[in-house]
Amino acid sequence: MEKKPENRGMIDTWIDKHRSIYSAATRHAFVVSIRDGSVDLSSFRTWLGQDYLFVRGFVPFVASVLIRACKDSGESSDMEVVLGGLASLNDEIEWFKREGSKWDVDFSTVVPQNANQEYRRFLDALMSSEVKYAVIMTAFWAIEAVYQESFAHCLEDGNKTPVGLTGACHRWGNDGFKQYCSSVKNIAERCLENASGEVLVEAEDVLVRVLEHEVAFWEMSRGGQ
Ligand SMILES: Cc1ncc(CNC=O)c(N)n1
Repeated sequence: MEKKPENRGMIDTWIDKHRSIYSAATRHAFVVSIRDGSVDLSSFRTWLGQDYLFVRGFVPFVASVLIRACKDSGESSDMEVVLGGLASLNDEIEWFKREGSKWDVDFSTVVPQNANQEYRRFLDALMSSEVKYAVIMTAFWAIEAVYQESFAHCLEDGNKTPVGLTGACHRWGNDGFKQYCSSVKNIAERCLENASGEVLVEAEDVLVRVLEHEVAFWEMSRGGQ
């Protein structure tokens, strides 16, 4: 029997189509500098402070994804996947606090930069009940996948990642987080398979906008602080 061609799914098709922005988000100069050991400490401290604020704002977004997974998904395992993500944000906030003291970053004085505020506003808009579940799941996957891909790169063979920064890389670059991203991707793909043309257009747009926000987010580290 002839084998059916591998069904690649919408997300992989879109990643191919938008490869340059995807690479810009997952192989940003800041991430590459962590991997090759040339990272400067003030960039890392800036990123740490900004990301701590981002993650605090990401919690209500993930909570809203959780509610949608309970109400709109029709698949009981979706809730468990998102709940796992929310639970790990609890550990993550504690991790940030430890890193903050380690690197002498006082989060209470960190002011959110424009890129951070714009990303937060984008997430707030996605929390509207008007936004379709398939679109939310696509955005959620992209947000998590950029960090997974970026930090896993810093742990790949041949890295010269400074020991002090391997904690950050393991947080998002570990296999468990990779598995979790893959579960979120499967949820998104399942929803996209049944989505209307209009929803597909919206999901592709949201995917590209997440990637743009992620690039702008990494860019903040250039300024140092
Ligand atoms: C800007 C940004 N994007 C994605 C993540 C990863 N998700 C949760 O931690 C993150 N921490 N920060």
